[in-house]
Amino acid sequence: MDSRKLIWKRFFVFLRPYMKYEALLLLLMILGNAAALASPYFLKIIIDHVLVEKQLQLLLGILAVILATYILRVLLGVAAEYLYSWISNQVLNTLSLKLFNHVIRLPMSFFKERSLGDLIHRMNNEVNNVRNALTGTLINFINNGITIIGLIVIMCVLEIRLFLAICLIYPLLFITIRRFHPQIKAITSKIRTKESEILGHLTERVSNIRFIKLFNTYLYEGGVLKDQFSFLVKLNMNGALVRSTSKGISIFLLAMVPLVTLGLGGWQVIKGAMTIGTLIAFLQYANKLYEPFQNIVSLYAELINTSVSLSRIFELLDHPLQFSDGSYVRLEEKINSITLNNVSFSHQDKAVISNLDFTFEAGRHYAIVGASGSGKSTIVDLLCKFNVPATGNILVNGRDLQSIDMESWMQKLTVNSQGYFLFNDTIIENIRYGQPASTPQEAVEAAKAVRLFSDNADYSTRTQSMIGDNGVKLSGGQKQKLSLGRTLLRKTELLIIDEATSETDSKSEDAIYGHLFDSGAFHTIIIISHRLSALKHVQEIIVIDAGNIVEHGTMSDLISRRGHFLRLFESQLQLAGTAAF
Ligand SMILES: Nc1ncnc2c1ncn2[C@@H]1O[C@H](COP(=O)(O)OP(=O)(O)OP(=O)(O)O)[C@@H](O)[C@H]1O
Repeated sequence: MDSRKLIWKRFFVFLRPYMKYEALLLLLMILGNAAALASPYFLKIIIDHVLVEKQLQLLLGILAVILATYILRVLLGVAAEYLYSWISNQVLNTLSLKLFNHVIRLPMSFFKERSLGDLIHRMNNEVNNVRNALTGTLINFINNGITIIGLIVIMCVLEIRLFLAICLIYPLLFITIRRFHPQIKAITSKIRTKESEILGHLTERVSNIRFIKLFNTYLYEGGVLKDQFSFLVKLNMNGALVRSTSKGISIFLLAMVPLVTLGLGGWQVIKGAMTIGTLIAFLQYANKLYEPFQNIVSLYAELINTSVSLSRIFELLDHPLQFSDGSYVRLEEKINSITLNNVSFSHQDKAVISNLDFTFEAGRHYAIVGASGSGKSTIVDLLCKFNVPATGNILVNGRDLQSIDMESWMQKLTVNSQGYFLFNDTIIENIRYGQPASTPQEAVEAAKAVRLFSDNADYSTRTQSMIGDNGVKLSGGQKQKLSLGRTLLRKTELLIIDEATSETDSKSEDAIYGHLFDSGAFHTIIIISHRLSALKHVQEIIVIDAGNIVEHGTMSDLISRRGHFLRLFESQLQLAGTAAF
């Protein structure tokens, strides 16, 4: 089956649950069209019988019937439009939700390879294209199709020879449409890809507006966007040329229909083989055929656009989920140990982690330290299943982490990472994110525990304030504290904190870590920090250098060893005046 047919076949799966409503809609549309198509036939009766035989009674009767068909047509049109709107909204909601629910379950590796703009374009713009097609194009296409079928039937009944003569034009029309179709589709696809690139560019630039201002790059940014737009304009112009050429040829061919009708029909009337009423009615039907065919030609081009949108949506839906495979198992028992067993990992062929061997025992507190870029966050991503080891494996109670179902694993784990997800709502709601069972009062207590405001602040009022997009109304340190407050509400077996206090003052950091380590809310804790002060809470420190574990032990062990750890924290140790130093 060609890919276009397959796309529509897949899309019709979304229409299947509404079959009986669609059947009703089709019936309403057929009746509406039948009412609309009746008038030329009445004209034939008026010309050939009423006027010739001077029947006034019949004239009044026919006028009454015509009036009734007009009213019927309006009523059927309103009912069909309402029903259609309901069906299309249901279908679109299902499609949009399915897409969103699928995308958020895709593996992290998928998001690392994709631009945000491309994803937003597919999830928003492409879905909107399908929405427009569903709420306008498709209904018009079907409606025009029904009109054409109705017209063909009536014209065959009226004068089949004349109809067969004008039929010769239609194969030419289909040849034209088919000839231009691949070109239109290819160019539409290119336009969509470029649009999503531009959207990605705009999203990136607007979200980093601060840096455009700081670096004074207004002219540069304007120039880059101008180039992107110029390219898009060129693509759009090519598309317009191909589409308008195809449409122009089709419309020219359609315009031949009344010409042929008049020529052949007029000849038949002169010969006495056809009545004037039949010719006039046929001509009216032939003229009526012109408009729906012209619409169908335009709508066909729009449906090609829609099929491109659908194929881009289905491409996302076809991406395999991380944890859809039934072979994954849920981790029901408590974590006893997590072992990195000869684990290596590369980013685009660049080795980042090499042959790591280490076991984290449950109930202990660890720190991972190392220079920037040494691979600490990559280890966190491996523990979260966001990265998959290239060689070796991670064993949880002796079972491969890759075989453990992601949702059950995430119920055991809280990760406070370098970036934070803040949304424009109150502080309380931001803290409660992911913990719907928690109470607002618990969120207020968490805000206090992380010292979000000064000690004498009115927490119950201030935690009800909105924080703005991405927490724009908070300071850097407050954002970190809010994120830590959210962490506090989760009580999981394992807590990983990756550079969570870099923008927090040392007094608050001490209080927060004290709370996290002493509250007993988390059984096992792994922290990543460049601050010496944070390390005093842990029992074992692992030193990473260029993706290898080069040392591990207690802080005093590592200081006395005078190796990597000492070099890494030399200046901080001097400042702290550590006795062992
Ligand atoms: N998505 C990515 N694609 C390509 N390379 C990456 C990616 N993420 C990280 N890296 C590379 O992997 C290496 C390790 O990065 P990682 O973030 O784990 O370091 P880190 O020790 O956590 O650093 P920091 O202390 O600065 O946060 C770095 O060289 C980095 O450039």
